[in-house]
Amino acid sequence: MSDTAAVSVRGLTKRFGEVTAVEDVTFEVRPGRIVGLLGRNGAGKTTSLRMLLGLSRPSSGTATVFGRPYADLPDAARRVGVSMDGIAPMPGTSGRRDLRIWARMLGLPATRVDEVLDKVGLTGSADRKIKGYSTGMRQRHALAVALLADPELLVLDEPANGLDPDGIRWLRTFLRSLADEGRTILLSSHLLSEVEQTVDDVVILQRTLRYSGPISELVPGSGTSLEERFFELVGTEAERHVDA
Ligand SMILES: Nc1ncnc2c1ncn2[C@@H]1O[C@H](COP(=O)(O)OP(=O)(O)OP(=O)(O)O)[C@@H](O)[C@H]1O
Repeated sequence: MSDTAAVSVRGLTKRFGEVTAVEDVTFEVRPGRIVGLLGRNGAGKTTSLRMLLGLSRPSSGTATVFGRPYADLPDAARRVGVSMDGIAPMPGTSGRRDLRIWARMLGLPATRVDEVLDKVGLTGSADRKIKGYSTGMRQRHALAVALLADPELLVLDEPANGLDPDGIRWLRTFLRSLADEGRTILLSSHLLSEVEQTVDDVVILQRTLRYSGPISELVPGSGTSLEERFFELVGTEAERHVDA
């Protein structure tokens, strides 16, 4: 494997008591790519991302960012932008104020807040309270937080969740523009059709790794869809119960 991977996951395993959430998973994320981490509910996506970000300790295996465990990566909070449940804004805060708090914590000038608000299209709503935001606005706000420090790598847990068709289309174009600027994006999703048009590479999980590579090799041209290939790799719901 190359030394230049933005993310490298090797033999990653996580057990919660009797439950093995992630088992012996190995994949790499190459710089400048948009990579979709795909799997059905409970497949181990969030658990994998949490281990990658040092929020959960692997039972075995390693997950590194730019060659180091996240906890040992210098300037990690600036180099890696994260959008994930649990990084919630303070209740009752306006979008702008929440971003200013993050900017201060990251040692960034307040002017950066206006730049990211503009980038995600929330300038006009920035002084409203976040609790009044729609789901789509919350997703944009979470992206704004992730982008504040102008990170090289974005790790986004389910960024398309709850978005309407306009929001999905916006997100797709937005993520592509970020990748065109040279950023690497690792996003998790169970929304296959949304992801199909967005990502360069896919990593398919169902506790174990089922596929890792370019989407063009998994779904080569017409005749097959990502959904069909996905179910071939992870099994249908009925097969899963037989397996269990
Ligand atoms: N803290 C925990 N304690 C016990 N079990 C856990 C814990 N966190 C996750 N699990 C279990 O690990 C498995 C993987 O969960 P995980 O949240 O990683 O899946 P996911 O792919 O992100 O699913 P979703 O799409 O629903 O978010 C599930 O069986 C879940 O119940």
